[in-house]
Amino acid sequence: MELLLATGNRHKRDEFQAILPEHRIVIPEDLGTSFECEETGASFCENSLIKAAFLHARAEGRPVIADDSGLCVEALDGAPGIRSARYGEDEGTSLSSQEKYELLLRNLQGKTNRNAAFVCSLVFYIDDLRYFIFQETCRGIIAEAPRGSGGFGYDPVFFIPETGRTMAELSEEEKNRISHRGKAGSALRKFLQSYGDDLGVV
Ligand SMILES: O=c1nc[nH]c2c1ncn2[C@H]1C[C@H](O)[C@@H](COP(=O)(O)OP(=O)(O)OP(=O)(O)O)O1
Ligand SMILES: [Mg+2]
Repeated sequence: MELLLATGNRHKRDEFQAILPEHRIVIPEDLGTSFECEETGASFCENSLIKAAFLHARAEGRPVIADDSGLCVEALDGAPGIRSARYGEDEGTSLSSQEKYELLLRNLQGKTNRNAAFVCSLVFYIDDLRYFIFQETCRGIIAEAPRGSGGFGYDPVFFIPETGRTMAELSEEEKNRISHRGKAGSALRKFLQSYGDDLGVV
């Protein structure tokens, strides 16, 4: 089915398109509109619901999916967490992805515990009373220096010991197999395969 994804981030669309190949992933930008929604929730899950409800209200009640994700670092008490996209920014200033991960590396200087997890909260939203949330993680450690040019965001500094590489050094396929988004998206895919017909929306 066609799934409207409530995001302004094209990387998320491209990843979900590969993770959910039998569905067509469409973002507001594909329809000629922008997507700007304030993320006022206190958790990934609240923010994914806020984004989904926001787009659902503008999409004639069609089912919508939304992703709220981020990087939680143990030595920083879970920061940047739900603020990952705004890390180091205050009102009126904006930082590039590179500036954000460089700030993260500075904030971790001298810390021995570099354990971290990417988190993805993915909601399949039918209406305000019916939705299904899939929340997954991908564990890794924050590298000493960036490596690789694939992916987006914090990928160059997220090292996955099992692969011996950073997320930005993996192919798209490899990333989607192990990432927080890949795991949450695959769970949604299986859910739609086995339960989709019963929802009355597929
Ligand atoms: O696979 C990933 N690889 C690297 N970095 C990632 C990943 N997944 C999330 N991240 C980081 C990027 C951003 O700093 C934040 C997401 O913030 P988040 O608000 O969910 O997304 P966003 O603002 O880019 O787009 P939107 O809210 O329109 O969906 O976490
Ligand atoms: Mg955002």
